[in-house]
Amino acid sequence: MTLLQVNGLGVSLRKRQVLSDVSLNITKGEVIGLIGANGAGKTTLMRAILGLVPHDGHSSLAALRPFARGRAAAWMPQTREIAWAVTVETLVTLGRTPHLAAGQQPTDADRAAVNRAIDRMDLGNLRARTATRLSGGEQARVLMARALAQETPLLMADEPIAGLDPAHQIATMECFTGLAAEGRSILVSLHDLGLAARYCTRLVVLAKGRVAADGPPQKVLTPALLRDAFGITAWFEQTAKGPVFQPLDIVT
Ligand SMILES: Nc1ncnc2c1ncn2[C@@H]1O[C@H](COP(=O)(O)OP(=O)(O)OP(=O)(O)O)[C@@H](O)[C@H]1O
Repeated sequence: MTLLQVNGLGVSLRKRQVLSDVSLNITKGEVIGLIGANGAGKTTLMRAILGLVPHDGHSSLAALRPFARGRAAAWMPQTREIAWAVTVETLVTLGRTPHLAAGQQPTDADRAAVNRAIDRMDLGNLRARTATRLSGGEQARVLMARALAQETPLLMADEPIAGLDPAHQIATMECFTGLAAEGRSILVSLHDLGLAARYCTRLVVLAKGRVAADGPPQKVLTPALLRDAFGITAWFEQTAKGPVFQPLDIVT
């Protein structure tokens, strides 16, 4: 089952072509790492897919009406501003908004979804705290939980593990694996290629606004791709403890 179809997507910002001819299909049960150097176009691609940036070409999500889009995909943006001094639980409950009619109070099913999201992001001991008074990493987990509470077929997250401690980075990636096992899919931008190699079923590499590679990590993270798209060399082996990827040197 296709959760997202993108064909020939292009974006110009201030008359500069930032994305060109991006095509991408996402089906059920995938953890897709969107990777690429700074400025490659990852954020712009996800925003265009969601219809938040004017674009050429087609995105099946952007084509939906806003209410339907909120039930089809959840979005955790890179910017992590929390504007309101509300509790963690209240903020996570906002993730249920696309499932509620205007003025409708959350039902037991909504509260259960909120509890699942709070558990998945290990926020049980923070649920009554004021979200604006949490650390940066804690706030990131709260915003991730809000997106998880939406319980959409597709979850899109822009660098959700940046700033998390190692245990919570691993837990978040394991959470994505668990969601994929339930038939949901995740499109996640990442700079940590080690975690991308271990947890993503598929990597989409952007370079200069184009898809430079798309496939399983072991097929994508070749020496040539790492040189051309990232300007690095790396050590990448399948080990008894799973795939291990370590960036080594800058290629000049
Ligand atoms: N509002 C804007 N106006 C003009 N150019 C922009 C705007 N936003 C982003 N860009 C440019 O578009 C390109 C892609 O930016 P984007 O934020 O999508 O990259 P990214 O791959 O997400 O980078 P990073 O890894 O640093 O977050 C960059 O060259 C950036 O300078």
